[in-house]
Amino acid sequence: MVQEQIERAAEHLGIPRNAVEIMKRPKQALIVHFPVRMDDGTIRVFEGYRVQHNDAIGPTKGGIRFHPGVTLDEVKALSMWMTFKCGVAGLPYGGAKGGVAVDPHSLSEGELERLSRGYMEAVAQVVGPDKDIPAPDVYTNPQVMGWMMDTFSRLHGTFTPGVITGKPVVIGGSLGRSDATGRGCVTAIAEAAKDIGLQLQGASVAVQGFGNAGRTAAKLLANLGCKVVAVSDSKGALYDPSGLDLPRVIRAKEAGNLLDYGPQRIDSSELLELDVDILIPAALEGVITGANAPRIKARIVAEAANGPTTPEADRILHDQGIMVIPDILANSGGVTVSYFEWVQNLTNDYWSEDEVNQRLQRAMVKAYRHVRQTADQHQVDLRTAAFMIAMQRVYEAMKARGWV
Ligand SMILES: NC(=O)C1=CN([C@@H]2O[C@H](COP(=O)(O)OP(=O)(O)OC[C@H]3O[C@@H](n4cnc5c(N)ncnc54)[C@H](OP(=O)(O)O)[C@@H]3O)[C@@H](O)[C@H]2O)C=CC1
Ligand SMILES: O=C(O)CCC(=O)C(=O)O
Repeated sequence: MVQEQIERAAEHLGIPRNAVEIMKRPKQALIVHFPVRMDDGTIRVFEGYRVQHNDAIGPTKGGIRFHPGVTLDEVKALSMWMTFKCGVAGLPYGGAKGGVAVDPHSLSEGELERLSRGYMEAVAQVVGPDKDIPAPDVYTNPQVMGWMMDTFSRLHGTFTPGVITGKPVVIGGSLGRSDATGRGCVTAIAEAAKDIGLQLQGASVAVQGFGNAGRTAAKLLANLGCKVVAVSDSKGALYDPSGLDLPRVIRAKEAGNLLDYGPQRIDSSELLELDVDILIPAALEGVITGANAPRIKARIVAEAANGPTTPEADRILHDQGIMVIPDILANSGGVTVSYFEWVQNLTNDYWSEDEVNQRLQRAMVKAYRHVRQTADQHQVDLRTAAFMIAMQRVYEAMKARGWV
């Protein structure tokens, strides 16, 4: 998918072929196997990855995923999207990603801690505040980041908060980081809504995935007057055309089961095809495909998740006049505030939540406007425009460094 997206943008850019070829592959991929002692005394050996795609612009950056479906190929693609996300957001970073194939929900707290520390120890040689800076992604959280920061700091004998972002605030995390992905996505949606003349007041919203990104986006859109009619998680989906009672949905989720909200359930696959104004895929890759894209009715698809739409689906949605805010723009609020966190760590100067949110808002509006303007100028969709901006920047950095 990401290689096809690169090729599509390259058609509109005057950059040399060798530069495109460099961008189509990650620079390096580390595969690690590390032992973790389980609570019953046995040792399990886990396979983990850290892939660094391109570091022309600066140190690489990107989250760590703990999910049973993680593969090396998935992490490679995610590392590539990170490079272009940082490029379109104008951050001084390249892209990376990490992952472990594990179901963290099957582990005890102690096992999760030993897994997190074991992974960090195994990849410590390739990460660092000036080298590669991890962060949270699917099924990892501030506590996991805290353990990893501690392991790295112990290995180096120096308190090193800048090695990882998304940490608990008390050890150098940034205020506003937890909400940043969803908040940035909502800012992008608000800009897109203005462009197509959609009133957010009363607009209907469906959100696939009710974790960090999806839940925050749902909450903030509800605050702006939207009607959140459907949400889902890995266990199922809720739908009420007159609007879900979001605080009650959140309470059900926090108590252990989203579906305990009530009888308003639908099949998970139906959520994407509901007649809503705004659809937010906020779970995993490849969920909007050639098969279901013709049935998608939303006016705006805002990709809080990475890679939810296949290139074939992209073409179909474009032909249907559906506006897709691409992942590398729509979810760039997370890495933008991660950058703010890293700056705060390196300078030891900590900002208020208001300051973080204001800077995020400005960054998102600027990135969105730049992408929109590029799309209009070249008559391309927003994804192609976002890739064009990012690839141009990466190319210029590679050229300035004498790589191409
Ligand atoms: N966290 C961040 O800062 C960023 C995240 N992203 C992207 O956003 C997406 C979500 O990440 P994030 O919110 O952090 O992850 P979380 O782990 O916080 O949440 C993931 C959510 O997705 C749900 N989910 C998993 N599988 C399915 C499925 N098949 N159908 C419906 N829902 C499902 C999970 O359900 P359950 O609760 O039942 O497990 C959970 O609610 C990913 O693509 C990630 O890469 C992008 C940029 C930054
Ligand atoms: O916050 C970060 O550094 C990266 C988050 C991430 O993994 C992503 O944007 O997909």
